[in-house]
Amino acid sequence: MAKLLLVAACALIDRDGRVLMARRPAGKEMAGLWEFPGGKLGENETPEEALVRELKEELAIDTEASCLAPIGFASEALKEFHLLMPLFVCRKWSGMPVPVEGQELKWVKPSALTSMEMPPADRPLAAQLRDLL
Ligand SMILES: Nc1nc2c([nH]c(=O)n2[C@@H]2O[C@H](COP(=O)(O)OP(=O)(O)OP(=O)(O)O)[C@@H](O)[C@H]2O)c(=O)[nH]1
Repeated sequence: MAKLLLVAACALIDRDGRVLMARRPAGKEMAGLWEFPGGKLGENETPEEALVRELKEELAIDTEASCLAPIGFASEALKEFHLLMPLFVCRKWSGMPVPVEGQELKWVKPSALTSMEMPPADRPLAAQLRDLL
């Protein structure tokens, strides 16, 4: 079996119930597709620790593990790895998300989530999120 790639992803939900999506920048694999903020787990990191770090690095916001609620996961064959990606929901953070890495950001109504261009792993998660919110 291909090696597992562990990635933690987060649906930030604002007061109006919209979800923050980020567009993968040019030059990265799957550039241009809309995804949930997050990233690969570092060595000895839990998914929650990785997300707290990634949200700070990518969006300059602060949150903590107790504000992250797991709602589902993706399991998807990629080119070289098999992706295993837990998705967390977060409604509580401090600061205003800004695109630190130059990525495009968009607050999206749950009903509009499934019509965005996303990596294949995200499609079932987007539908799940739309039904949940
Ligand atoms: N962050 C994130 N990654 C996703 C999603 N869906 C999905 O297939 N992936 C894949 O998961 C992997 C995560 O890579 P990443 O590039 O975001 O991770 P990173 O920032 O830690 O690493 P990097 O600095 O090496 O690019 C990529 O292969 C990416 O395409 C998603 O919704 N969010």
